[in-house]
Amino acid sequence: MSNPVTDPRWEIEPLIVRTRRIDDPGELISLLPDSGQLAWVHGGDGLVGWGRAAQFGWTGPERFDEADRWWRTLANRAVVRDDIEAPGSGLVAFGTFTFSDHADGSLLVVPEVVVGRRDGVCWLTTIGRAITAAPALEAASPARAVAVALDDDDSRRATWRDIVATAVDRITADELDKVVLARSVDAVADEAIDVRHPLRRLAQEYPSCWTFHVDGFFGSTPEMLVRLEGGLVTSRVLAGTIRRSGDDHRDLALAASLARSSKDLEEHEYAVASVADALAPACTGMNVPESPFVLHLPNVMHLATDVTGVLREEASALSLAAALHPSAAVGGTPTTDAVELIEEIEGMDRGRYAGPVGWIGANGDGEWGIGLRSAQVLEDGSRVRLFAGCGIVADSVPADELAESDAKLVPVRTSLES
Ligand SMILES: C=C(O[C@H]1C=CC=C(C(=O)O)[C@@H]1O)C(=O)O
Repeated sequence: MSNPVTDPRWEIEPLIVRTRRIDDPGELISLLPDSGQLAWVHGGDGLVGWGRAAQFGWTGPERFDEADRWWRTLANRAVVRDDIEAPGSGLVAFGTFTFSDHADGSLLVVPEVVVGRRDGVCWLTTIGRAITAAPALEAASPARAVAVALDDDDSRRATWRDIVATAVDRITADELDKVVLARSVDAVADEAIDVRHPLRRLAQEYPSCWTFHVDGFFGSTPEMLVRLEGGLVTSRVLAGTIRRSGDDHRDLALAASLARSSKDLEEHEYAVASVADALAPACTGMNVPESPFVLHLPNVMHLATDVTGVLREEASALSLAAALHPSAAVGGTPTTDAVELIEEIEGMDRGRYAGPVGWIGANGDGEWGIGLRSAQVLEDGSRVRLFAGCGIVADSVPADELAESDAKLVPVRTSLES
């Protein structure tokens, strides 16, 4: 993980921001240069950025509040001319936050250039200390695929099964109701990985997910922790998973069995309750559907619930993400007991995995997904750490959870292949 850059210039010189409408530039990810890439893409729409107009990093339990304050100060001082006025036009920052209060790596990055697309409208934003000319946009040099080998041996897999068995024992002993346990697998290459290659594949193969990249942390998450747009709050809650078979007919039967599985429904209910409880104080008129739908992804299917609400008072997408994190889709129930158990038995640093990742606009609107189906580029860029986790309840079977984690590793693992 690179060290956050602390740039004190933002305190004295306001940012000058200019958004212009542009012709459709084609696939957003293909515009990214070979370093400093920032991405948040969904179904071909979204934002990509590069360069650093400002950047700041935080550690500790106050990291969200401090980031929110920094952002508000920066946004209030910025001089913005925006011809588009759409979510994601004007001043934006991309961000990533660690799962744990104690880990380093939470970061907001304000790019120098942002290219966005939404519903056929495309724009280019430049951000700097002075008025800057719009750069010419062209597809950058093609992303290179490099050969990678996975470092996932049998003894590590057996250890993780034992950790899951320990969690099941602790749940059966009534210490808690649910805990989400994760594992990591390293992919090693002979040379530095060009992150644009996996990003492009992820965006193409998982268009219903949010494909992201901030500071070496990348992936394609199906789970929207919170979106705030014009006072409307949305959260897509996922928990409860079944692997796809590759056969459409059989997958329909599997979807039906997932929708009836008491183990998965229990896991899901905890996750929905944690989101609804965290949003309730900030919202009026919340809608929490009584039963989930089945979300079909190319590798797995999930139980899914879209929670919506109307914001009661002024709040930013980031402050809502702070209130929601960690939801029971990545922590557990009760939250404090689950996070303590994760720290006690999981045996790894999650880093930014399962933390909020996304973007925020000058008015506080934005989108924060949960950093799932994700990986962190490490060291010299030739090692990538992939993460996957599973919700554990009393009926969980360790071998099944290991197989489920394998299925959740598939998107990033295959995106690294040539
Ligand atoms: C923790 C992960 O997934 C969460 C989201 C959807 C379904 C989940 C599950 O069924 O266990 C997890 O709660 C992960 O992908 O690493």
